[in-house]
Amino acid sequence: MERSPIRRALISVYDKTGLAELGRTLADAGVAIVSTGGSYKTLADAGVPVTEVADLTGFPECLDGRVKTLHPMVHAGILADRRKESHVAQLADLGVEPFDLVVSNLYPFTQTVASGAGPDECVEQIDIGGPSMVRAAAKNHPSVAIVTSPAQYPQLEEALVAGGYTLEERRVLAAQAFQHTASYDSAVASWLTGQTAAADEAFPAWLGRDWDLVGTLRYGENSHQPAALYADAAGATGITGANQLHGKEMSYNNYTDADAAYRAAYDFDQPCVAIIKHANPCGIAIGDDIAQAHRLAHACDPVSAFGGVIATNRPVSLEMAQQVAEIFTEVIVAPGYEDGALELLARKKSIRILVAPAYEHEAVALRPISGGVLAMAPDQLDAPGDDPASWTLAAGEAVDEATLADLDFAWKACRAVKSNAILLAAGGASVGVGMGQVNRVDSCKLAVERAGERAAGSVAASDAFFPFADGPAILIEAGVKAIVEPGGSIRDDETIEACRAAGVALYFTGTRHFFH
Ligand SMILES: NC(=O)c1ncn([C@@H]2O[C@H](COP(=O)(O)O)[C@@H](O)[C@H]2O)c1NC=O
Repeated sequence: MERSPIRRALISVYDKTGLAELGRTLADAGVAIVSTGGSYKTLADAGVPVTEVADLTGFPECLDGRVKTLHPMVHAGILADRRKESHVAQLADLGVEPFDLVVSNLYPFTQTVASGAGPDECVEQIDIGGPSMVRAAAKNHPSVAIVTSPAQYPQLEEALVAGGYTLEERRVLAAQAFQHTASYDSAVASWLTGQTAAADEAFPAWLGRDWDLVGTLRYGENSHQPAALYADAAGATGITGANQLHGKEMSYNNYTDADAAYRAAYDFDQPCVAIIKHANPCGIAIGDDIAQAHRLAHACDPVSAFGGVIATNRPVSLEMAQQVAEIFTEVIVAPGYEDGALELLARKKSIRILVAPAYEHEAVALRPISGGVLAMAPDQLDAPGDDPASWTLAAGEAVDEATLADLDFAWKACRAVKSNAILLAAGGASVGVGMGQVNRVDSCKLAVERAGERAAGSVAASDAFFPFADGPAILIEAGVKAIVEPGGSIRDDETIEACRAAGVALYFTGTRHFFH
């Protein structure tokens, strides 16, 4: 492919990493360099021959740098389409020399906002001349190459040796440049939208999000579905930003299950382990330590835990690692691994071992639907109704402390279960989970069946109210001693009466935890 020689470059960079070295390489290759104040100084101090942009424009940089490169001597030089004789002729008439290369990176707007700077300072860091040059050069990529990051300097140096960039390379650079300015403008627009929103406005008039490709995945939910992972361009956090220490490549389903497990484990302050299959817990438990929590979570449903995804909210201890090593596990995600735990787990070739910082709920949870996206506040810790002290005893005698603690656990744990959710618990651990059924009776049947003998003396949580007393009847029949649910059905009386008659304590939380 044909390469276009680089004879003249415009350099205007905020981030001066590698600038002096790049300048020397360009100058050694015979490239004439024009540069703005600070960049000029870095280059000149390094002994690189360079012309200051003010000498080119005949106009001083002014207004605290708000106007430096915004001048026809600069922009005509960038924007002339050199495939057109008329453009080349006009440049000659106007005495403008064309640029073959623009190197520019922008004022650190997002970093300034993140630093807590005041509005005036943030506004001052909205780069105007930089994006103008970048966009101009990117538009004119048939004639000009645009470089927007020091990470692209090695490629630039290779291109210089090879005799310039190819058109194809310039097109890729142009796409990257427009991604860069779009992302930059999105950050500015989001910030300004937030600044102008009314104090009580929970949802902004405009949502700007941009995503960078992390990589393609082997396939999506099924092998015929191509798939990829993107990270928030503002920085990869959560499972997306987790560090994989060992094991096979993460699959699409591994990511969704690891995310569900991670969220569930961090719903508790105590050491907690969640074991997830197909986005639902097949076991979740808290314990005095993480190994105990794992034993309890695994015991809930050992059959389903085979090939599961495990998350913890504490570093994995050697004891827990020894337990996990006995069980076929797809993924384990934890905030860390104690001495020897990682080595032990890594003896299994296939297990994917991830380390991720503490789970942080997004301020707004987004879910795409056809033609749009739903936004809501996440169902976080400290939701109303989470504190057992706020519950209403609707039937039976008030329970003892240990039973109340189990109800508390069951209530929090059931929000990790897809609706309709019924979760039976005992001793800080799920013992039977009925999930994802389209009626609550079937969820009760499933939970009781999974719990088997352990249903007797356990407690039950229901993510939403019982519309009829048929579900509670199944729980009572199985020997459940206390139930927590939101209440609020027009037939609450029937459930209350069933519990009262059976001597089962019934608590109402007043809040539900649907999860789809
Ligand atoms: N206003 C302008 O004409 C202008 N032209 C270039 N800049 C920016 O000035 C910075 C480089 O300035 P210096 O070389 O003086 O350190 C770059 O981030 C570049 O994007 C400008 N500044 C902001 O808008």
